[in-house]
Amino acid sequence: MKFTRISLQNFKCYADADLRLNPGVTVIHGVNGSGKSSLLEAAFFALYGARALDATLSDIVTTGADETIVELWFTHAGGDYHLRRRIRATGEQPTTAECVLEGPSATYEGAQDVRAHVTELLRMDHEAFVNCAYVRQGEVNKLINATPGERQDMLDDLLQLGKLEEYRSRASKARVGVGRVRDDKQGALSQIAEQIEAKEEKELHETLNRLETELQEVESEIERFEDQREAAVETLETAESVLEEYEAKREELTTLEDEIDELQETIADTERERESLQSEMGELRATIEDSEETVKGELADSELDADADIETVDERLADLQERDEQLRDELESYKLAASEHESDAENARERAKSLEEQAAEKRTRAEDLATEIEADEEAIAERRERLAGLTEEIEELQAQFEDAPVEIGEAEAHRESLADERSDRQTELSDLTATIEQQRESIQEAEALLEAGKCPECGQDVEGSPHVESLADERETLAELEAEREQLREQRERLDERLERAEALVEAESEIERLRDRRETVSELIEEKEASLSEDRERVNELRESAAELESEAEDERAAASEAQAAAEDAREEIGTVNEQRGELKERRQRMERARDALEAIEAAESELERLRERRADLAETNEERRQRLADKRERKAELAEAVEQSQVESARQDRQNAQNYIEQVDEKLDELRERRNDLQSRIGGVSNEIEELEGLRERRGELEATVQRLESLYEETEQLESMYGTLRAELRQRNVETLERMLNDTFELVYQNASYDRIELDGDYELTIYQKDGQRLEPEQLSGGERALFNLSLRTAIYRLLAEGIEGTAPMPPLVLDEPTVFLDSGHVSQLVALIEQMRELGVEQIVVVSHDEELIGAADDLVHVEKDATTNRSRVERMDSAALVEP
Ligand SMILES: Nc1ncnc2c1ncn2[C@@H]1O[C@H](COP(=O)(O)OP(=O)(O)OP(=O)(O)O)[C@@H](O)[C@H]1O
Ligand SMILES: [Zn+2]
Repeated sequence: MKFTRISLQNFKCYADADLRLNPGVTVIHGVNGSGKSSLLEAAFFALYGARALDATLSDIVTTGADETIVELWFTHAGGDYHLRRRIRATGEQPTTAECVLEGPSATYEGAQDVRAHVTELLRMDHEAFVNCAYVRQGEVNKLINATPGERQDMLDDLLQLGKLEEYRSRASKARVGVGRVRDDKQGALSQIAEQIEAKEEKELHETLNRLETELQEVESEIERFEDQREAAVETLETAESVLEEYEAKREELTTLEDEIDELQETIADTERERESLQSEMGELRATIEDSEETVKGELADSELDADADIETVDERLADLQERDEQLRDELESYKLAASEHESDAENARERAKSLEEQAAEKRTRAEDLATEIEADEEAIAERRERLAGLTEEIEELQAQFEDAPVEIGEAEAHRESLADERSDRQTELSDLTATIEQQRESIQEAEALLEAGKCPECGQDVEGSPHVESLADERETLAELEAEREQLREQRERLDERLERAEALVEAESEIERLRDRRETVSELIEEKEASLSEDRERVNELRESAAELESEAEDERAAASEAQAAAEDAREEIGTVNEQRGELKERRQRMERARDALEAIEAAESELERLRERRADLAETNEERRQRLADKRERKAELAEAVEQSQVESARQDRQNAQNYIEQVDEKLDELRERRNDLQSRIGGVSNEIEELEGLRERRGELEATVQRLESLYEETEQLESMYGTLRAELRQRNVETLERMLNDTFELVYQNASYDRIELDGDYELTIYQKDGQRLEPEQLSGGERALFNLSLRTAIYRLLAEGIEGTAPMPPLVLDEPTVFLDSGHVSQLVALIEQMRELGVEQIVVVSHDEELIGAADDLVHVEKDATTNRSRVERMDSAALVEP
C-alpha cells in the first residue's frame, strides 16, 4: 500500500496544499513549526478521522476558517483509492459534512463506514496503525513504557490473535448463558411435577358429579315457583285495571264541576260588558247632537243649506281656495309693477342728476379756458413791447460803427492787426533801451579812465592818446539814440489808444449778435401763442353749446321720473284693496273648515255607534251558546254520579292486596334458590378448570424434559469450543513471540552494533528483558534515551516485519511513517537508522515517509519535500525539491 497524493484545504497551518508522493523514501524537512508533523497527521486523519489523532475537529480546522477539506489518494493491492473528508465549521461545533472512500469496486460514505472499510483494508485499526506503521513525534517510548498486558493486547490485535480471544470469550459467554438457561428449565420442571402431584390427590372427577346432581334439583324448584308467580301477577293486573277505571270517572266528575262554575262566571262577565257598551253608545249620540248644532251655526251666514253634506262643503272650500289664489296672483303682479315703476323713477332721477353734473362741469371748463385766453393776450402784448425794445438796442449799437474804420463783422480782424503792430513797437523799444544802457556804461567807463589819466580806449596814458577825442562822439550818439526812443514811445501810446477803440467795437459786435438771436426767439413765441389762442376760443364756444344741450336733456329725465313715481303710487293703492279682500276670504274659509270638522266628527261617531251595536249583538249570541253548553254539562254530571258503584271497587282492592303479598314472598324464595344455583355453577367451573390445568401441566412437563436434554448437549459443545479457541491462541502466540523475538534481536543488532548487549528476550507473557554480555538483566526502561529510541524502532520494525511475513494473504504493508526518529540519536546511529530504512525497503516496504532535519537522512532520500511557513500569513507551503513537482490540474 502506498500514498500517491495528499491535498489539504484549511487543515491546521495549511491554507491550500497539494503534494504528490512517490514510492521509496520521502524525507520531509523544514524548520520548527513549519508544518511537517501536520502533513503526516493529515494523512492519518484522512484514514481514520480526528479521534485517532486524539484531537477534536476544531483542533484541525484552521483557526477562523469555515471549511476544511482533506483528500488522500492511495493504491492498495493494485487498486486506486480516493479518500475525501470535508469539515464544515460554520456552526458552533465543526461537523463532518462529507466523508467518502472511492475504491476500485465500491464507494463508502459516512465516517463510520469509511473507518470500518479502511480498518478492513489495512487489517489495522488506528491504534494498530500507530503502533506499527506510524511513529508519532514524541511517542518513541510508547511500546517500552507499556505494561506487558497492554503490549499483549497490542500485539495480539496486530497479529489478529485478538479475534481468537474474542471467539473464545464469546464461546465462554455462550456456555455460561446456556448453563443458566438449562438450570432455569430444570427448576421449572421440578416445580411442575410438584403441582401435578398436589392436584392428583384432590379426586376432582367425583366432586364434579356430585355438584351437577345438586344443580339439577335446584333448577326444577326454581321453575315451579316461577309459574306460580306468573298467575299472581295476572290477578294483580286485573284488579288494578278495575281500580284505574273508577279513578278516571271520579276525575272526570271533578273536572265537570269546575267547568260548570267557570262557564257561569263567564256568562255573568259578558252581561256586564254589554251593559257598559250600552252606556258608551248613549255618550256617542250626545256627541253627534252637539256637532250638528255646530254645523248649523257655521253654515248660517253662508250660501249653503244647513243640511249640506261633507262633499258640498269640500267643493265650497275648493272654490274659496281658488279665489284666494287668484287674489294672491293679482297681489304679486301689483307688487311687481310698483317696484318696477319705482326703480324706473329712481333711474330717471339719477340720469337727470348725472346730466346736470356733466353740464356744470362743461361750463366750468369753458370759464377756465376764457380766463386763460385773457392771460395769453396780455402775454402777447408784453412780448411785442420787448421786441420793440430789442430793435432799439440793436440800432444804438450799429451807430457805433458809423464813424469806425471797419464795418460790422470786421472788428475782430482789425483788433488783431493792431495788437500785432503794438507788439512789434514794444520789441523795437526794448532793443533800443538795451543799446542806450550799453552806450551809457561805456561812456561812464571812459570818463573814469580819463579821470585816472588813462586812455579810455587803449589804457595808455592820456597824454597824446588819439582816443580822447572820440568820447565826445560817443556822447552825441547817445543823445540821438534817446531821441529815437522818445519817438517810439509816442507811437506805442497812439497804438494803445486805437487798440482800446477796436476792443470796444469787438464787444459791440458780439452784443448785436446776441440781441438779434433774442429778437428772433421772441417773435417765434408770439406767433405760436397767437395760433393756440384761436383754437382755445373755438373750444370755449363748443363747451358752452354742449352744456346747454345736457341741461335740456336733464329736464326731460326729471319729467319722466315724476310720471313713473305716480304710476308706482297707483299700484300700491291696488295692493291695499286686494289685501282687504283676502282677509274677508280667509274668515269665510275658517268657518267653512269648522263646519267640515264637525261633519267629520258626526260621521266618525255614527260609525263607532254602529260598531258598538254589532259587538253587543255578538255578545248576546255567544252567551246564548254558553247557556246551551251549561245545560249539557249538568246532564253529564248526573249520569256519572250514577255510574260509580262502590261494592265492585271494594272486591278489587282485596284481590290486589292478596296478589301483592304472594309476589313478595315468592320473590324472596326465588332469590335464595338462584343464589344457590350460581354458587353450584361456579363451583363446577372451578373443578373443571382444575382438571384442565392438570392436563396442561402434564403436557408442559413432557416439553420441558426434552428441552433440558437438548440444553445439556449444547452446554457440552460450547465447553469444547471455548477450550479449543484458548489452546489455539496460546499456540499461535507462542509461535509469533518466538519469531518476533528473533526479528527484534536481528534488527537491534543491525542498528545498535554495541558489544555490551548479548540478546533481548521476549517471553510468552510479552515481558521484555535485555541481557548484557556478563549475563546481567536489564529492564528496557533502564536503557539510555538513544538506546530506547533504537530499541523502540527495532521493536516496531520487527512487528512490521512479522505482520508482513506472518499473515496469510496479501500483506497490507502500509507506508512506514516516522516523525523525527533521530531526535535522540548521535550521528553514528543515524547511519544505522539509514541502514534500517534500507533493510525495510529490501523487505518490500514500498513507501517510507520520514520527517527529519538530519543531513544524513536527507542524503538517503529518494524525494525531498520542503515545508515552509510564510511569516506574514502564518500559512505553510509544501514544495517538492525534485523537478517532478506538482502536476495536478
Ligand atoms: N487549527 C490550527 N489553525 C492554524 N494553525 C494551526 C492549527 N493547529 C496548529 N497550527 C499551527 O501549525 C504549526 C505547525 O505545527 P507542526 O507540529 O506541524 O510543526 P512542525 O513543522 O512539525 O514543527 P516541529 O519541527 O517543531 O515539530 C504550528 O506553528 C501551529 O501554530
Ligand atoms: Zn514536528
